[in-house]
Amino acid sequence: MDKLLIRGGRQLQGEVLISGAKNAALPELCATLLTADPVTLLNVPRLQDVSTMLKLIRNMGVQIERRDDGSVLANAGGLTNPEAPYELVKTMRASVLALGPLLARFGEATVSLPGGCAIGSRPVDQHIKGLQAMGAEIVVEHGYMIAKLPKGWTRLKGARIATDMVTVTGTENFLMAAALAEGETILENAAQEPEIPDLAEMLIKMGAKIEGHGTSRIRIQGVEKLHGCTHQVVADRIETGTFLCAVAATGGDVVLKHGRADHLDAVVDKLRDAGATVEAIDGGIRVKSQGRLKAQSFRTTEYPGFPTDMQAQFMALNAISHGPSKVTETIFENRFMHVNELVRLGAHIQIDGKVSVIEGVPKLSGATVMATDLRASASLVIAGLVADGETVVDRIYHLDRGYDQMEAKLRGIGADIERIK
Ligand SMILES: CC(=O)N[C@H]1[C@@H](OP(=O)(O)OP(=O)(O)OC[C@H]2O[C@@H](n3ccc(=O)[nH]c3=O)[C@H](O)[C@@H]2O)O[C@H](CO)[C@@H](O)[C@@H]1O
Ligand SMILES: C=C(OP(=O)(O)O)C(=O)O
Repeated sequence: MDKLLIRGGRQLQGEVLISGAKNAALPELCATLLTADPVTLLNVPRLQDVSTMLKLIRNMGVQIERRDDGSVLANAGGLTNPEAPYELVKTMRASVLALGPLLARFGEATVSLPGGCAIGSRPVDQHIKGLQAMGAEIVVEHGYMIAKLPKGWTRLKGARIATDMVTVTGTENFLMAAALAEGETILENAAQEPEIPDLAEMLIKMGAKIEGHGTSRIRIQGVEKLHGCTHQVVADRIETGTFLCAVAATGGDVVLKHGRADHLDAVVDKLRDAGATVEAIDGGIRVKSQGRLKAQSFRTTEYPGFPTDMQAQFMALNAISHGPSKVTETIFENRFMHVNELVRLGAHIQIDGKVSVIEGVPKLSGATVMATDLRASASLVIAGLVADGETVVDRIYHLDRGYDQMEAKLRGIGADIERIK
């Protein structure tokens, strides 16, 4: 199992190229299932979840060409097997995004229930309820969601869907299903994360009629058929935020090319309050930081609030900043798995239910720590970059699931980090 060996204490300087967003590329690869025409996605990140998604749709009969320039050409014209088996779904929850498009285009889908994961139970009841409101008949049997249209129907029917909570992949499933449904669908309480408007813009290029994406109320007028398109995946705001926190923690001066400050307002505000300089520049973001920053309290919420996917990385920064801070996780019930590992590196953190109480310490000391989930891994890497001596981060397959060559990018800006096979 691969590990990362980090020798801490180096400032970061230079330029990093931010990749396309994992959480936009995954639904957009599923959106290629909506048409028999070829679709080209540009700026697709090279990470494990994307490879898993490509395997999943290839297994359905989609022709895939992955090119060295980061583009993926997908042709679902010959799709014969509208199924997402457990073996693939169990390694990537985002496989549930196949449900909406398969049902919309083929009138049937069999998708394994994703099950829980390290950060929480993560049910898909809202996905099922929303698609049922559009007329789908869905039974859950032997661990699979088996979905089909009622007898005599050829398309889903538009509906008003008001979810119990804001759900990102739920909103994406409904958008894709509604694009090919008969009549109008209105999504109330829709997620507004930048990956949603990015998906909506891709669907519009394919011929979909969508309004209101990027707000909490999206209207979709279904069309009979969608066609091919070329679409560039939006820059990864969580990768961007991770590098911002890394530079804020180590000190230095780094340009994040293609990074979008306008997709990270809540994180950027906190970094500025902490004392880092973060400026939007032409084609990216520049971050500068010197000395110990001031710890910042925050609570995670839906976009445009502070993203849960940035909680662990910012907590690593708080751990070595001046003063006390409180971090409240409101989205997932078990997303503090990094805390005990940060404590092993010398951090002072106590968990009280949904709140972590952190007392900043002047330094951390390197040790062997274990990654437990994707963003927890990133927080341990940040901690390792500032800790005295050597830190080994074990189980980095979690990190590889969602970051495109993180250690090579960090090495490129001066970090002493290597992968041990
Ligand atoms: C591939 C992808 O884009 N993943 C992101 C997506 O996950 P994902 O789309 O799975 O997360 P959701 O937005 O759906 O989850 C939000 C909350 O709603 C709950 N819920 C959701 C659906 C449902 O049917 N029932 C239910 O109870 C979840 O358990 C969670 O507590 O948004 C999360 C919240 O920003 C991010 O952390 C993930 O990185
Ligand atoms: C939790 C995440 O992803 P997923 O929903 O794919 O598990 C994440 O990207 O931080």
